[in-house]
Amino acid sequence: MWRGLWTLAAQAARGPRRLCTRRSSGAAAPGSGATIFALSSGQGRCGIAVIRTSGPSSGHALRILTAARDLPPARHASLRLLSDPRSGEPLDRALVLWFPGPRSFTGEDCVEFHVHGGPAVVSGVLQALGSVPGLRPAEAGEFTRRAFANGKLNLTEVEGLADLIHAETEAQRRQALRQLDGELGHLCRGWAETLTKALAHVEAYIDFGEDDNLEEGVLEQADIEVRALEVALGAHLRDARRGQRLRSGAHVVVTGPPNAGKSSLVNLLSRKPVSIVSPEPGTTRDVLETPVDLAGFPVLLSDTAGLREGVGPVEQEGVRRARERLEQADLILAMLDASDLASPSSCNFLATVVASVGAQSPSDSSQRLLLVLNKSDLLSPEGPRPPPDLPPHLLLSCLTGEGLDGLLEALRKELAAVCGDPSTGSPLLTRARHQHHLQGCLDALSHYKPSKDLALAAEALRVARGHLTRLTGGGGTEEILDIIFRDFCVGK
Ligand SMILES: Nc1nc2c(ncn2[C@@H]2O[C@H](COP(=O)(O)OP(=O)(O)OP(=O)(O)O)[C@@H](O)[C@H]2O)c(=O)[nH]1
Ligand SMILES: [K+]
Ligand SMILES: [Mg+2]
Repeated sequence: MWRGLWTLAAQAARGPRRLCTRRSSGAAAPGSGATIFALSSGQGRCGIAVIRTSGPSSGHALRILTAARDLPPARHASLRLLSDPRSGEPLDRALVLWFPGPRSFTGEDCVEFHVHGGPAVVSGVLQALGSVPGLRPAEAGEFTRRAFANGKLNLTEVEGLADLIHAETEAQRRQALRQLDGELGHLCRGWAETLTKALAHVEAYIDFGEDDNLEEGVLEQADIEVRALEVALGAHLRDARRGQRLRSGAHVVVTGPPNAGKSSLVNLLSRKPVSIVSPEPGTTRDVLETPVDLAGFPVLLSDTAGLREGVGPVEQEGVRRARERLEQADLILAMLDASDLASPSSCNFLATVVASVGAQSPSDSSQRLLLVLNKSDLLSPEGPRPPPDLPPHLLLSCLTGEGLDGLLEALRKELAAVCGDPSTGSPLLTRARHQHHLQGCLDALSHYKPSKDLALAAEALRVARGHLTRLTGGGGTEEILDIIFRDFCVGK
């Protein structure tokens, strides 16, 4: 294991290979007393690379690599010559930072080496650190796990940090930052406090209910607070799918009759030739999906076969797959050829797909649809106008790019509705785990009936509160920790 990790760290230092590979085992439980080290910045050639250590031998390692008797002043950048402790060979002139615990990211003694980003320098420093007794390469997520164990981060903050590291779009980054700031954790602690108070009231009533010296209305007050909490939890759960979409990407499906220009649009939005474009109707058969950043939102964009009946078996299968994918869409980009609106395939598409989505009652779970009339460049000013009963639509030309800005703006609005806007409103529940515990809490509260049985009501409050404390990691079982820390990169 030790060797394997070391090879991985050294490999990452040498080349642009991804170090962020997810591992089968999570980070080792802290408290082993070992000092860990890893490359913490991105891989590949870069101006500056940051190598971190954490643990009791950090100061010793810093002294050995800088061949100095004294440590540099705490939390100040100092320029030092680093050399290999075995050969004395100079490695790099680097900025070093000394963070004595507990005022450090992990709470332990930490050192940061800001070295020149060449692969040879990075691997030289990593190897030099590996030769210092008591130091070993960090496992995935081990820095963060130590920070968690030392009370520097709570569990939702850890998840926020993991998302921040993996955030690929602006909206994802904003949401991860908010979660890292502890907003969700803060909210859950507030809710848990409400339950603790209600529990105290119910228990007081069980113990002293018969006595006169208990305040009036103790049970009623608990009841009011629990019911208010139920309402708040319900509202948050309704938001849950939006937060998860923001984390894993909204499903946007391009559909329409053959030759409308669906594949042209997919290539335009993804800025790469994902799909074959040709004048032949029925070109696209399989569902082709590509992850894209649309107006700052993470999207899984699907190109599909043109919808029509009575074609060969292969295209029919394509149409079946297209319809299946359409059902999973969060947002449908319905596309028609603007110069061909009167054709049977256009009319049929408007009467079936567009009309049926438009007929859904607007709710959080319903699909959204944008109608796009493509090939606007083919419309002549004297030509026929679009029929007046056409639903709201956007004009576009994939050929000239006209109308693309308007489409992107419309997409931004739709996606904000689908994913939720992370910069406003209540913090979104970004993981199934959050949803599970909030639902568990709500389910437990449905058994809270103090008028029937006080002991059972108290137990319901305890179970409900347990879910909230587990959400922020208070009830921290090793199992949850393993799952969460496994998703981290080495060096985080
Ligand atoms: N004039 C004009 N032609 C376009 C435009 N967009 C696409 N086309 C052309 O329309 C034809 C069909 O485009 P595709 O993108 O293959 O259409 P599709 O909807 O994916 O077609 P199928 O996969 O066969 O259903 C191609 O010859 C494109 O070059 C446009 O805005 N204006
Ligand atoms: K085509
Ligand atoms: Mg196509």
